[in-house]
Amino acid sequence: MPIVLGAIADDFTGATDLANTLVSEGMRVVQIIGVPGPEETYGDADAVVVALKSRTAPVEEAIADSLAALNWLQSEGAEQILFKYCSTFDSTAQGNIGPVADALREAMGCELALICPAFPKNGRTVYNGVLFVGELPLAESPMKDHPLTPMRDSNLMRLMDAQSSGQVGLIPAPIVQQGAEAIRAKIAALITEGISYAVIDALDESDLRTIGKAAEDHSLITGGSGIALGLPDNFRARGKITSGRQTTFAATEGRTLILAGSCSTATRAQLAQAKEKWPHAKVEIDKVAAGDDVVIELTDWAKAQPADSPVIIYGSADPVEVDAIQKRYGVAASGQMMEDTLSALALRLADAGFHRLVVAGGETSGAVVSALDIKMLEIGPEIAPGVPWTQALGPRPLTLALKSGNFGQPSFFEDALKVLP
Ligand SMILES: Nc1ncnc2c1ncn2[C@@H]1O[C@H](COP(=O)(O)OP(=O)(O)OP(=O)(O)O)[C@@H](O)[C@H]1O
Ligand SMILES: O=C(O)[C@@H](O)C(=O)CO
Repeated sequence: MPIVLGAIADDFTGATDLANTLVSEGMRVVQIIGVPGPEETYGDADAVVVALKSRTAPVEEAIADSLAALNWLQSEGAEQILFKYCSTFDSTAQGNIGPVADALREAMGCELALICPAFPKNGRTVYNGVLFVGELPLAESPMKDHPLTPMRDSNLMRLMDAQSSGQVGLIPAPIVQQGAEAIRAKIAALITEGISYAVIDALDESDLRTIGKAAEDHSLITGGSGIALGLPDNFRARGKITSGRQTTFAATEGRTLILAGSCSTATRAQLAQAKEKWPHAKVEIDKVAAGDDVVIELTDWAKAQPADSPVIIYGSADPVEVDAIQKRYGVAASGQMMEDTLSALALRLADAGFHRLVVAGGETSGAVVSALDIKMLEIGPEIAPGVPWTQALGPRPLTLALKSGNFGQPSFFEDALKVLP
């Protein structure tokens, strides 16, 4: 059976977030890591989410990978393509959201694409084109201090205007609240004005479902996982999907390792709580930079901890410490050193029997999953909005939770273990 929906996610935690939403809405979903090869097989999924590491990659690489993913998804029958980026629109000053959206739009001959990162369950809403994180505009939220993609503007129209080659318009909340027909009429009007991106307001899940309905015939949609809420119903109404939520999930036996490279406020609060309970060790970048064998040292340390306790290894630091580190080694090099160290630890400790991994941070998850050579993930039970457990399909049996930096309550790590069968 061909797939009906194909998604291209710009990071790995974002991909599991989206896959989780689609599964919750009754689709059979497989997440594939990296651009699939021509012979890739994935069972009888309704949707495939291709997880790329294109959020912070050089822009040409982000475009090339996204177009390759598009080609593959279309060759598998995808009728609709969703470009998934972060609910906090994480991007550098030059992109990559705008350039990738331009390339996808052009390749698909699509006149207008919606822009909607809203994820109300996690406090992300869009009003008058401004992205809010809880009560704060994006640029006043902790996202202003992100190590790789500090967000210093909250206005999605301005952000998209700066990053993309198309003209940007707005579909404001009062139109969204009038329903799908009003949205379609506004989109038609924007197209006649030569607009190619429409930022669309969304304050709650009901708005997102209305937007999903209005976008039924859009070949390309862009946004956070919230924009996907209404899409499965469109396919269901046309008799193209029939299943309910997948119920089987066989978690792997083994020790539990928590690896955190996210420096978000949420992750740091979660670490603070978990560190009170379980053994923990920090990766010191200065030691990595000095050439100390931090990986061997921490592998031995983790193996020596009580076998029945989860073990925490983290690099996460507060903005002041991150700033000082970045001044010493550079932004990219500091991030790379941390990702290399955490992913090397994941590999060694997986070989040593740590078969349940909780990884905090999108870039960090990308590095870890790539180092473990995982090609495909099946989606399991939800731990928190946007974060499911997943099972690696393939020769290395591993159960993983890839946590977006900003997601989860302070008790997240304990919550994760409680949810596992
Ligand atoms: N102490 C540190 N100093 C400098 N950089 C660090 C430090 N600890 C982690 N990093 C880097 O910060 C980046 C954090 O990005 P990551 O995507 O993993 O987390 P996040 O942005 O909070 O999560 P998400 O993308 O899911 O929102 C990574 O590149 C990581 O290696
Ligand atoms: O949309 C989000 O916030 C997340 O899925 C994400 O992309 C984090 O990297």
